[in-house]
Order: sequence, then structure tokens, then C-alpha cells
Amino acid sequence: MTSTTESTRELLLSRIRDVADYPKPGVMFKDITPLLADPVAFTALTDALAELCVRHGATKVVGLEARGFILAAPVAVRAGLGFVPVRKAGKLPGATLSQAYELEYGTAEIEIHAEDLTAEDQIMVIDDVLATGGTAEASLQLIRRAGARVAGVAVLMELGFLDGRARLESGLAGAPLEALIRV
Ligand SMILES: O=P(O)(O)OC[C@H]1O[C@H](OP(=O)(O)OP(=O)(O)O)[C@H](O)[C@@H]1O
Ligand SMILES: Nc1ncnc2[nH]cnc12
Repeated sequence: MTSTTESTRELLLSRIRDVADYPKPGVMFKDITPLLADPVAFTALTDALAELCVRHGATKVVGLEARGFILAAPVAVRAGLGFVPVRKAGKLPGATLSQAYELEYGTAEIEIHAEDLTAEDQIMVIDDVLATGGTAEASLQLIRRAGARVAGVAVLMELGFLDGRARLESGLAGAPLEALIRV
């Protein structure tokens, strides 16, 4: 696996569709479905995120429901790591830890099975979009509450104008935030 090239970034960007005023007026929605439908782009994205997991010493990959699952599961397999889902509230059957948060267009609550993480784990959080950073921040809180360490957060796309990076700074506590594309 190798570091992401400029041509890979251009390919990924070219497969993301802007949808104005979705799901609410004023929101420019970044739709990744064209990227997922292109096997070359999807493979390039999987390889790039898996390379980041290996580079930053991750022992497990956490994916954030729902779009984060689509990326994180193949990344975990590609990197040879386990996959742990962070789900929206009420979906996990076992003993869960919960965290409420706000995002660009609403509020939500996420949960994790704490037993899926150990004190030895270094977790890479994978998602498609970092917007306000609320979802990623809540996931880092869950990971720490579960007793594991944070290897980093890796996303396909960072929406720079919403400044999620600043919001995540304290939660990352020095761990990297990697974005393949920044708009
Ligand atoms: O940085 P934030 O402001 O928290 O926003 C980013 C989050 O928003 C989207 O998920 P969404 O909650 O829309 O759910 P979905 O994956 O089920 O579409 C996206 O997939 C990220 O998880
Ligand atoms: N503008 C946006 N596009 C896609 N996913 C998002 N999640 C939060 N804001 C988003």
C-alpha cells in the first residue's frame, strides 16, 4: 500500500456529487454514491484509508453508521484489522455506551458495544464526511469511555468551512485527523 497521490484525490473528488439544499435548505450535501458505484474509485478509496490505518498503528477500525460502515468495513479487511460498528441509538443488542451529539442538520445519539474494545486497542475512526465534527467527536468520547486509545480519525472529505477540525482538537489529544480531500 502507498500514500495517496494527487491523481487519486482528483479521481475521488470527481466522483462526489454536490446536492444543493439536501436534506435541508442551505446545506450542500456531498453525495458519495457515484464514488461507490465506480469500482476503481471505491478500491482507490479503500486502499488509501487502509494505508492510513496501517501507518498510524491502528489495531481496530471503528465505522460510523451508516455511510461510515460502507467505507470502514472494506478498509478493515484490506488492512487486516477488526471492524467495530458505532450505531445510531437503539440498534445494538448488547450492553452499550451512549453519546448524544449535534450535527450539521440535526441531533443524534450513537452507541458502541464496549466489550468489542480493549485497553490495548488503538482505534482508527473512519467516516465519509467530517462536517461540524460532532459525530466524530462523540465517537472519540465513546472509544475513550470504552477504555481504548485513539489512533486517529480518517475521512474521505473534510468540509473546511464548518471547522470540524478545531472542534475535534481536544478529543484527538494529539492523534491525527486525516482527510483525503478538503473542500
Ligand atoms: O461532522 P458532522 O457534522 O457530525 O457530520 C458528519 C456526519 O454526518 C453524516 O452522517 P449522518 O448522521 O447524516 O448519517 P448517515 O451516515 O446515516 O447518512 C456523515 O456520514 C458523518 O457521519
Ligand atoms: N454537507 C454534508 N454532506 C454530506 N454529509 C454530511 N454530513 C454532515 N454534513 C454533510
